[in-house]
Amino acid sequence: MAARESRCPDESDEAVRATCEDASVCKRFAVSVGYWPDPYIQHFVRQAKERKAPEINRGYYARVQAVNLLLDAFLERTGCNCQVISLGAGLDTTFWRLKDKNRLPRKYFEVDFPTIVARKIHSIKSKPPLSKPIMDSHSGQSLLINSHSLDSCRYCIVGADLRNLPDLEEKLKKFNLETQLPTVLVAECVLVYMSPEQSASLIKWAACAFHTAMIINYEQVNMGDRFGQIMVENLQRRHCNLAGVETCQSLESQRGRLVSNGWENASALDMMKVYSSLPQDDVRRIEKLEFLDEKELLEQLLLHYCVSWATKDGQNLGLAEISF
Ligand SMILES: C[S@@+](CC[C@H](N)C(=O)[O-])C[C@H]1O[C@@H](n2cnc3c(N)ncnc32)[C@H](O)[C@@H]1O
Repeated sequence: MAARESRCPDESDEAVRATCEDASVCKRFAVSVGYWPDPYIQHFVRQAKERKAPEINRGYYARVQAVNLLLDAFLERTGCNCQVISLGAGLDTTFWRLKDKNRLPRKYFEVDFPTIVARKIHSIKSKPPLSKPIMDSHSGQSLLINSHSLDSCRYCIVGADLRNLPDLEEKLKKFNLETQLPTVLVAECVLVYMSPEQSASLIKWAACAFHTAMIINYEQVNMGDRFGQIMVENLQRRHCNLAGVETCQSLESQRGRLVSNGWENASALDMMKVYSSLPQDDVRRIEKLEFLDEKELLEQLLLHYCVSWATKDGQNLGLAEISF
């Protein structure tokens, strides 16, 4: 504990930044086995050096499907007349998925640390399969692109620290964020890297900034038990501090954070429950991809992650009905 506290913020932020590579390498591996299609992820990260265990692949499958399902439901309710803000987007490829499905929101924003953003922009600039969809969805004025931000009509990526809200808001507004438009904020494995106070402020800022909005959060839960402790220790060994672990104690603490910071109709489900609520024909398909020896390990993993979401429905779009 003492060693963790004495570590300088830059060093722990660097370990947090490294998690984006890990997440995308795991996703790329699962994609290569056939869990879900994603022709874009190969342009952002290398193939994994070693196979990932089947329970890890199934866990990523459930994570990606869960977030996509809620996000797609929001796009449907708003007829895509909305904005998406991906908080701590890392090397996520959702913008490209939505472009292919003809389901782009009015504008898709991504935020991450400036070094991650610079890396992502470099990949976009140097790989036509990534840049073409951005160019194709762009019209009018010339596109802004430099090493730390890219702004086009439909896609924008900004380098910012999510713990510095005035700076975040200023940057998003500079790139034409419209607070009157229905907006969905997605945080996939991000809030846990901030202190409970910092994530609460971010969540509250989002609830105050938009009249009609949804927040989707995927991250750890049930972290107070032995399995949770081991997860924390494993990350600490890699110098990665789960500063927000306190809010990941239970589904109630996850839901409570949303409700006490300005959101309505909050829900939280562990991934075990989500997994059994996903379209079961596709679940049966993926379960045939690899033999799973360790069923209990998968169950333990799924019980230690959750998705929580909440809405604010100023325009009466029926957002409260969005569920699995
Ligand atoms: C585990 S990765 C997840 C990336 C992506 N959401 C996904 O699921 O593939 C966490 C991401 O959050 C970003 N992140 C964490 N804390 C942040 C902060 N304070 N400001 C900006 N980005 C942050 C990291 O840089 C990293 O890209």
